[in-house]
Amino acid sequence: MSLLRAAESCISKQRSYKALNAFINLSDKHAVLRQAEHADTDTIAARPLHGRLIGIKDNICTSDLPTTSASGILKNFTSPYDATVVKILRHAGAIVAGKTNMDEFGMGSHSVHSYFGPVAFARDQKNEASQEQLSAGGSSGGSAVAVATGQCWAALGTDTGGSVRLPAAYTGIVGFKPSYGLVSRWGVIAYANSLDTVGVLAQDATIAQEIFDEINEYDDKDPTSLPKSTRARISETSVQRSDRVSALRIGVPLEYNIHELQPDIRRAWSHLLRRLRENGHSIQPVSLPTTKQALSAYYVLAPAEASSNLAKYDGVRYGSRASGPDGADGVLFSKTRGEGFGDEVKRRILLGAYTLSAGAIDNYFIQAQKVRRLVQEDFDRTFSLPNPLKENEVSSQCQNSGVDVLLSPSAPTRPPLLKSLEDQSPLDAYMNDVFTVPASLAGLPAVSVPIKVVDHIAPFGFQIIGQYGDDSLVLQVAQLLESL
Ligand SMILES: NC(=O)C[C@H](N)C(=O)O
Repeated sequence: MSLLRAAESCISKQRSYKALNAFINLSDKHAVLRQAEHADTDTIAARPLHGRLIGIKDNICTSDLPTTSASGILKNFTSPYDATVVKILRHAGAIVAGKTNMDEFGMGSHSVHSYFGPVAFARDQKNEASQEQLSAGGSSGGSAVAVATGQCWAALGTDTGGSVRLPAAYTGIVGFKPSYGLVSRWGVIAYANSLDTVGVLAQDATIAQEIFDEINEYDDKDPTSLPKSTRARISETSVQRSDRVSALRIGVPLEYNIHELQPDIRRAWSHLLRRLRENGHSIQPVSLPTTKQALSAYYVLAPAEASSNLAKYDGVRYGSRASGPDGADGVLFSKTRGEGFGDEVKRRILLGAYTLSAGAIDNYFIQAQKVRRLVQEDFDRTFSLPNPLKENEVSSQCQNSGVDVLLSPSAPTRPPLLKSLEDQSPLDAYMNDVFTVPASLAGLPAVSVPIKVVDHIAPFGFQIIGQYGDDSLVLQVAQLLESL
């Protein structure tokens, strides 16, 4: 299909699926078609993502469309510059399809906490009007729905504790979160800096790999960007061990077999492991004992970082300003913030400010940091490859019998009905992140792949987690699972 025809098809789907609310702002249709037409004729200058329509999550800055992070406080904000990742994609020939809907500032697991209204998903996409609407997962739900319904070729999301992987699992597409620090965060609106990662949502793992190959680049504007020397060391190791995918050692984390796991997902997990064993891979049960504390630690650390990051939205320097007070007595701040932030964001700011307060910090924030360290050590003990960030420290602990990757469901349940979320407590939503948060705390690469294991069980997202820097292996295993 020509690139123009592909772009036209995306634009027509954007119209038919408008009710799913996947986009906050769309790029000008005529400009998109012009770029696609030009890409068709300009085959000599073809670049890797030539003429491809890519959705951009609305917390990633673009100079030609507003960047709101789905918040009332940023509803009128347009960045004067493109985020580094957007700049790279445009340079590689991609066309920005629009800005995708999300949970405000990335806080949520169902993409319902948006100033612009919730994102919805329906399993029978051709007939979504007659279907019960499902959660799209969050917080990159708009990106996931846009890709799953063909409104764009692929999309960028951000993943702090599962925000790319959970929506991918709920909508039946691939969602890849790279190792922390590989992809630039410059121009990405911060939620929790030590966890935030830009990720990719795509129809399959090959497309995810193509986009990752472009955005996996050192950026001197991002102080957390992984230095070139470490990148070189990582790629040397992966070249040496590139044969692993033919006979993998796959770890099954025992602690992920939780009581809340839906029985058909547990069954599908067993089937999948059996199939992998039949294909010559070895399956090893492994223990990650700190898993039980990981979710609580995440929901202490992420809100703590958020409460500090979001302090700058005061109506003076950033964001919209409440009308009336002039700021002399602090009323401007409280009114602006009271009106501008949604309930979930306010809840997390309060939670974070509390856990960082003098009386509570030792019991919450410091304990959570210790748990984070233990989670990282659990993973390092499990993998056959040492963690390149701590090579000297941990290599002695690595077992020769260690595993190449870990395999688990991406979430404990299938997507809930949107309607049912009205009766849920915030804690119920946090529970969806139980399998995705550990890799985030450890900064590891992880991908959710939709797998149809047995005919009578609908496809569901399974997560592959790899050692830090083993991103290529994780994506290769995703392709292997797709081909089973
Ligand atoms: N941002 C994320 O990765 C989503 C996670 N559910 C959170 O609310 O923090």
